[in-house]
Amino acid sequence: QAVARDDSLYQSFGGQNGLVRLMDDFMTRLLADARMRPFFKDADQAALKKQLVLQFCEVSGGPCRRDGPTMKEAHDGMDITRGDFNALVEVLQDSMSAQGVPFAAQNRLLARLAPMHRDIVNTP
Ligand code: HEM
Repeated sequence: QAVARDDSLYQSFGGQNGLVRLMDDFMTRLLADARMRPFFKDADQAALKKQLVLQFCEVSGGPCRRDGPTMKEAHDGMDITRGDFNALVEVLQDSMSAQGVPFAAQNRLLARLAPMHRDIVNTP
């Protein structure tokens, strides 16, 4: 029996095409931000964007499942502070606004991402 899922948040992000555009914009902004560039400049950016599209699709209630390392595993090799985490969220907010994601939808998504700081922030 099919289970109805609430994908209204996913739809607010413009579905798959919207998420691909968002991550293109987000990666450009991360690389242009002096605080974030050191973390992302040597990453496989295409692969990372793909994982982020999958993750945001899943987290927003869309029809995707990200597999791969846990958030803790994925960020273990980097020294990430609470300040770094907040800076990334700030860049993400700029990106969502630039892509026309409604403010309420931005906040619904951020509320689902925020608890991940426990697994990602690993440096005082
Ligand atoms: C809510 C916040 C965050 C989310 C949802 C998130 C999500 C992800 C995901 C899904 C991946 C890909 C994992 C994989 O499949 O290998 C990833 C990798 C990565 N993340 Fe995060 N992340 C967050 C915060 C941060 C922060 C604060 C930093 C650094 C300031 C960071 C730096 C990176 C880097 C550099 C990679 C790529 C590592 C590599 O493969 O070279 N992330 N992140």
